[in-house]
Amino acid sequence: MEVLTTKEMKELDRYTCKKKGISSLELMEIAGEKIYKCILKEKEIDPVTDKIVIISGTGNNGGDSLVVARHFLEENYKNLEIILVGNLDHLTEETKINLKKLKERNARIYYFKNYDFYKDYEKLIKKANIIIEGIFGIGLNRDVEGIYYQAIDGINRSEAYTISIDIPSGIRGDNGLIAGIAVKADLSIIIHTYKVGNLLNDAKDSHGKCKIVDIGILEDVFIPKQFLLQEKDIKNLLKKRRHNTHKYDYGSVLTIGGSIGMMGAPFMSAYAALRSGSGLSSIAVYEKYLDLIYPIYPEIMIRPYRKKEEFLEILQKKEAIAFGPGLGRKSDFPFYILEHLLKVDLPIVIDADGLYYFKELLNKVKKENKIVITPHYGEMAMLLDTTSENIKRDPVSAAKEFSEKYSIIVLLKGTTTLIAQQDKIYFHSLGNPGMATAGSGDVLTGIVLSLLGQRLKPIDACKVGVSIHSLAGNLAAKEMGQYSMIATDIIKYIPKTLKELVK
Ligand SMILES: NC(=O)C1=CN([C@@H]2O[C@H](COP(=O)(O)OP(=O)(O)OC[C@H]3O[C@@H](n4cnc5c(N)ncnc54)[C@H](O)[C@@H]3O)[C@@H](O)[C@H]2O)[C@@H](O)CC1
Ligand SMILES: [K+]
Repeated sequence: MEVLTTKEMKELDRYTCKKKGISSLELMEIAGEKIYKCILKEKEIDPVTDKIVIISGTGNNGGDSLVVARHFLEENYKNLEIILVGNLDHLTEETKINLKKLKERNARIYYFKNYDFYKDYEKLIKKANIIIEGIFGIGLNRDVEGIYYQAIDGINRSEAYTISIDIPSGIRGDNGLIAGIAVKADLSIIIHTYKVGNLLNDAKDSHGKCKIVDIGILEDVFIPKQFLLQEKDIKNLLKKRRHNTHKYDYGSVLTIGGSIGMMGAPFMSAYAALRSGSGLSSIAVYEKYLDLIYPIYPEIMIRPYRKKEEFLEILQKKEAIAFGPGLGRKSDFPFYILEHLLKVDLPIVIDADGLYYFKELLNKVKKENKIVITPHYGEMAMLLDTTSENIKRDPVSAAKEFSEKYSIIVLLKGTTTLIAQQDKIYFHSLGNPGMATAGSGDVLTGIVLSLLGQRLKPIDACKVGVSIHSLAGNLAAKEMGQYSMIATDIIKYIPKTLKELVK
């Protein structure tokens, strides 16, 4: 499924109208009807006892909600009030026409033009048990203030079941950030497909359940570049095992990491790799730190090194490398290791402190798409010499531009994780907040490492890797709860996840 920018959505609206020979008013009519039907499918609403308030803005999102209002009216829903928020001079043509149609049907319409109306607004909202809001859609382009703020605040104070049209008002369509305040919806009815802002940052906490409605948007000349990953996209990438195989067929992988106080990280990576199917999994650790290792998992080989020759010896027969878990930043030796790794033809996933070393060696990066980096927003900011706030504002461009510039794959971890391979972006949105726990990233690194070692294409290793990680995380959350689950619990559920995926 593709994910659109707000600009692309608007262009597709225009293109569809032109190609089908319909006006944008007619498109709005279709949208309104589809949204109305979707609402009734998702929520039982009684025409006599339920009290509906529809809150509209002056843009086309408001227009959509006014069409919805007309359908309710025509189907004899008795308790229906409409509140129009904003300056009537700003009504779009389509919205103006739909307002007129409602007036002709004697709808009960109220106007929230200034603060004086707030008391009445509160009263109207208090009575409602269903709110449908179309204050702002993907046209929101600045912070929400004044009466708009009050309108949204009122909705959030109410206990009514709240339905947002296209996107909860106050969520930015281009990055999912709250513009001062945003509606907390129970149900969001998204038109055509996900826009970027439906997926990133604060979006998930505001949308409630998401439903998509098809309004017949044409995409025949559109080449999508952004996709939402779904389970079906990764299912066929993992093959059933053949009988006539041995452990080296599933890859011997190596995690390079560990330092004082951070020995657990490489273990989690190496163990997650084994649980994800690697034939052999080793940890290379600087000899100085060898005493710190307590070999928790007997299946994992621990290979100490002191100098470059010893390290090169460890590299023999390895299929893929993870560089960084628990590595620390105190020594210069990792520079030499990474410099070498960037020259050899092995896929590599770089995470955590490994990214610090990687930044210094960016000018040496030549391996076309064989390097995967897995930063969170803070690490992405470090790589780009900017702030996490800036990354939040436009994570898609950050990942895309970095990937394009260095021909590497950027797996940018967040509430929705982005995987960028040059100008193609995959959104992955399946995990849960319980996965925000120490070591969770090391587990992801280990899973991706394992898949690289099993010779999946690096981009596929990322797609499958984030999916295994979140599905296992979801099982862990189900069993232990989001508060209590820890990173090793995610590893514990990798087997069950893989059993489901490889059937
Ligand atoms: N052809 C159509 O009529 C279609 C319309 N659609 C709907 O149209 C929406 C987009 O419509 P618009 O582009 O009119 O935009 P919106 O309805 O999202 O509203 C934007 C309006 O509010 C103003 N505004 C933006 N931020 C503000 C702020 N913080 N405070 C006060 N005012 C602010 C803008 O200047 C503009 O007038 C979509 O989300 C969707 O719901 C879709 O249904 C597709 C078809
Ligand atoms: K809305």
